[in-house]
Formats: sequence, structure tokens, C-alpha cells
Amino acid sequence: MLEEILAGVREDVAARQARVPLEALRETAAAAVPALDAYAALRSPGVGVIAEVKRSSPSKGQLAEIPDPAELAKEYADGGARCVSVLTEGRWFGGSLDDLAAVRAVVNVPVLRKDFVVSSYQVHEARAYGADLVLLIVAALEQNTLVGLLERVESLGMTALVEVHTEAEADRALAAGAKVIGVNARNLATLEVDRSVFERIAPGLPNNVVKIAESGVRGPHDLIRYAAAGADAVLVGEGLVTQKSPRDAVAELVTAGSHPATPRPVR
Ligand SMILES: O=C(O)c1ccccc1NCC(=O)[C@H](O)[C@H](O)COP(=O)(O)O
Repeated sequence: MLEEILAGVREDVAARQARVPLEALRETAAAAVPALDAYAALRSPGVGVIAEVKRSSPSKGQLAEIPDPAELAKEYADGGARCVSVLTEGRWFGGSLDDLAAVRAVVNVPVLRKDFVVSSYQVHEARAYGADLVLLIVAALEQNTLVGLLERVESLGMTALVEVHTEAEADRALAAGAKVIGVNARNLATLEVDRSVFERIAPGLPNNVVKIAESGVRGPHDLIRYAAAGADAVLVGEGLVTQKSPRDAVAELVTAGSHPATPRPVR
């Protein structure tokens, strides 16, 4: 599945780059409002919620129409989301860079560009469209490319969220210098979700690394389970966009994340 997504992404990036050359994009990125400190936001007390704007997915098809991503992002922020994640991949997830810009314009919390980043062009795009955080998926990148992209993200003042699914990928993320690591419960090859993957990998990560539990959060019980394994934050898509009130759904998770009985991350 991942290979199929990446093939489409490469085609789409090449088409965008043919329309807007890197030099022009660099200038737009340099003129953007500076990125917010997502690392600091993600390390604030309690287990945070990264709320995702997710229209559809390869595993579930269409999840929600989301005609106005800015309106949804405002609901997320009102509900107490620590960050907003915007899926910008178009073919499988129905997202776009316009969604990212629309969300950036209305929220004051850090915004994540969630995509399949394979080239530094996409990192400049992320900054030009207002992202503070950029997802880098270890399984999609050779080590040299991962290191180069991580450096590029940081050189533009943003934070890299480096995604892993195995211990070996976690070792590669650490070797690359990742300060924020997301453990995705979803295997991007098979699409199977296994929450125990976070419980296996997260305890082996150093205390100064921010640990994000990605995928499979359907309610407070899942957040509490991830918290017990050391999560600083959870990244939630389907469990929010399919709710009648995404604001209330975020607020319920935020309440669970700040409850005194919920385990705290070790720092
Ligand atoms: O969601 C998918 O089906 C998917 C398939 C292939 C690659 C990535 C995919 N999802 C991206 C994500 O990691 C999730 O959107 C994110 O972690 C939120 O997951 P969930 O709360 O389970 O919607």
C-alpha cells in the first residue's frame, strides 16, 4: 500500500514543481510567519491530543466530507487540541495544501503537515503553507534522505514528527536525530491496526524524546492505554471526524489526558 501511495505522491510533487519552481517556493516559505514551537507544545503537562483533518483513507474509504476544514480545525482548537494535523495527500486522503493554509489561518496551535514527504520540495511547501510540524515516515525513506529531510525541516524552524512502526525504524529515527517520534499502530503495508506496537516500542525511547501514539484512538480508553505506555500525545483522525460533535469528542479526550488518574509521561 505504502509503495502505491508513494508512486502517486512522486508524480504529484513533480507536477507541482513544474508549475512552481523550488526557488519561488523558497521565497514564499521565507516570507511566511515563523513556525510555532511544536516540541514545547507537545511537552506541556498531560497527554495532548493532535486532532486530524482526515476526509478519507485507504483502509476505510470516505470518512467525512469536511467541506470546510477551517471550521473543523476551529472546533478542534476550541475542544482543546494541542495541535491540528492536516492530511494534504489528495489521491487517497482527499486532502490538499489549500486545506493546510485554511487551517493555519484560523488556529493558533501548531499545525502538522501530514503527508508522504519524499523530497525537500514538500518541506518548503509545508512552510510556505504555514505548517509548524512535518511528518517524516521512516519506512518511506532511505536513511540519508531521512537525515537530510529532518535537517531541512529544522533549518526552516519547524519540528519533524518522525514516524516508526518497528524497533528497527525507531533506531533509525533516533540515529537521524529525531526529537519527536510517532509510533503508528497502523502497519502501512497491510493497514492492520495493532495498539500493542506503541506499548512495545515507546518504553525503549529516551525520556527527552516526545512520544506520539498514532492511529486507533476511538475514545478515552485508548488514550489512557497509550498514556500508560508513556504517550505525550495521541494523534486521532477517524475517531474525531466521524463524530457528530468533533469539538466535544476532542474535549472528552483532552479531559481524559489531563485527569489526575491518567498516567503521566516520564521525563
Ligand atoms: O488511515 C489509513 O488508512 C492509512 C493508510 C496508509 C497510510 C496512512 C494511513 N493513515 C495515516 C495515519 O497515520 C492516520 O491518519 C493517523 O494516524 C490517524 O489514524 P486514525 O485515528 O486511526 O484515523
